Amino acid sequence: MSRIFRGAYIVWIVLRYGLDELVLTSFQKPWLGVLARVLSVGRKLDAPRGVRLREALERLGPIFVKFGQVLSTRRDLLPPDIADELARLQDRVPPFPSAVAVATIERAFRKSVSDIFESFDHTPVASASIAQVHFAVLKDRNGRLREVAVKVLRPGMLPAIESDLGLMRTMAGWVQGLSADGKRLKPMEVVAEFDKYLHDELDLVREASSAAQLRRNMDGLNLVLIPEMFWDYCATEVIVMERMTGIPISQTERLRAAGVDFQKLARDGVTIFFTQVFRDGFFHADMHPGNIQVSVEPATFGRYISLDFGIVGTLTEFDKEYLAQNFTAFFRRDYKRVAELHIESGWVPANTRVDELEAAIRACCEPVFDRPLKEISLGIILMRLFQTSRRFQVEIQPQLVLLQKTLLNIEGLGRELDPELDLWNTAKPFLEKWMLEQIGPKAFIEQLKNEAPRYAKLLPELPRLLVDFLKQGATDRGGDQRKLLEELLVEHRRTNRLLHGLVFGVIGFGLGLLVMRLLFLSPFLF
Ligand SMILES: Nc1ncnc2c1ncn2[C@@H]1O[C@H](COP(=O)(O)OP(=O)(O)OP(=O)(O)O)[C@@H](O)[C@H]1O
Repeated sequence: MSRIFRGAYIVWIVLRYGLDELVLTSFQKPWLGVLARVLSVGRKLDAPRGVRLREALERLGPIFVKFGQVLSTRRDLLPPDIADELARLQDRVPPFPSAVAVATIERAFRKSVSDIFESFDHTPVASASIAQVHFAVLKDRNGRLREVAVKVLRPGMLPAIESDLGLMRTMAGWVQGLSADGKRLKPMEVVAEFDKYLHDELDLVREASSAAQLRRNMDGLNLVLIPEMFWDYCATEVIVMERMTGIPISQTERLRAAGVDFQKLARDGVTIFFTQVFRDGFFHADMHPGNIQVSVEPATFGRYISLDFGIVGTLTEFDKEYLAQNFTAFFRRDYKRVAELHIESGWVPANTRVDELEAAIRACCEPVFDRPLKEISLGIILMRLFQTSRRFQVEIQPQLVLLQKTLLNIEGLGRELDPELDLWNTAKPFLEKWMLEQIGPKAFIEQLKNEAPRYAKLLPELPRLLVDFLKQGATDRGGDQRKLLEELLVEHRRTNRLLHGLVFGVIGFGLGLLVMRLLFLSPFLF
């Protein structure tokens, strides 16, 4: 019953804020348009459509607010005015009672809070729609006292989310079925994506694992601090992590007073991001200023502190190559190459005409170059590429959309800290280094290392396989034999390549040494 009321309330809000006109500009069934107008007499349509959408989502509650926030990143689907307005959605909500947080912690670890913590601060430091954070002092495994932050899921989220998601799916079905325009917005896909996103956010162990992975990846860089997770006290609904102390990045006056070097900070931000993207293919994708602080402790002075690992992006080798090649082709203004790359990678249908795609990309991107190189936004370039691709029926991968959103955040942050930041020149060495690693000797050695166990196992077996094959050949001349022969040939070629590689590698290495020696000796020889 409550589901029916909630559904009716949502429909009323949709009509009240004139959202039907926003999504369904062309009703396929005219009577529906008339009904919508009758039901929503007296509605106010004077505010811009983006504002109306944002206000409606705020009235529908935290899950819809989250939906709007996630949707705001889909700039490949939404017009810019709506995406900008949705990006302004804030999901600060009143905290839930600390007694509820305590009960959740005790249920998760079957221990009383006083057994786990030396002290527990009942006033939360922050409270959002999904979780709330309390500070505490933990007695760790070795009996040491550690200052920690305890993140606790808001109770009753799962049923509320399931119910609202069910209604969203129903509405998405209506939009898709009732309007020709609605289909273009792919409502069912968008809701399915949101469904996955929310369920991921509801498992805090996922978040803790992502934090641990990022912490490991960033270890040698010495530019960013990531809290340690206390695994004995990490469960789906509660995680306990090292408490970080820093100055929020938004408090620039305090940072300046503490003597933080803003230019370095801006450069470091770009370095961290590009390392995560191009070296690790694993990046923090929720880089809003609320999640970033700067350490002013003497031992780690000026390093970033990264928080909230609910959203991370992963990139495949293919994604990385796509990005690196597109960026470099773009900066050479080689739009033909950008178009070819899209066709080669199968992103656009194979029968797409290169010249047409090239012209569309040029029209989209050329205006961006009407400014000094250092002012060009990589995030906007990527967004424009996505927009162009959409016209050519390209499915934009969610991880690339996430990356584009993060890139915009990083650029915004970097330019705020240092208006002179030359993003492209800071990022270029990463792309060049990465490209070199893909084709250079290091890549060859890596490939060799990966394949070695396979050959170590296979090589001793080859003579037996050949004998088996010859024996079988005498009695059986069927299709299996050809298959076996083909497999053997493939293996043989691979082995040959490997051996050739090894031989050339050794010769190359020897020659390299010789050249180095000559170079080293040359000042003495001539
Ligand atoms: N390890 C920590 N050390 C110190 N403070 C922390 C830590 N983790 C979280 N906080 C504080 O709690 C706030 C909220 O944490 P977090 O962003 O992880 O929660 P959230 O519920 O995902 O919030 P949102 O979705 O709004 O970003 C942070 O902005 C920070 O002030």
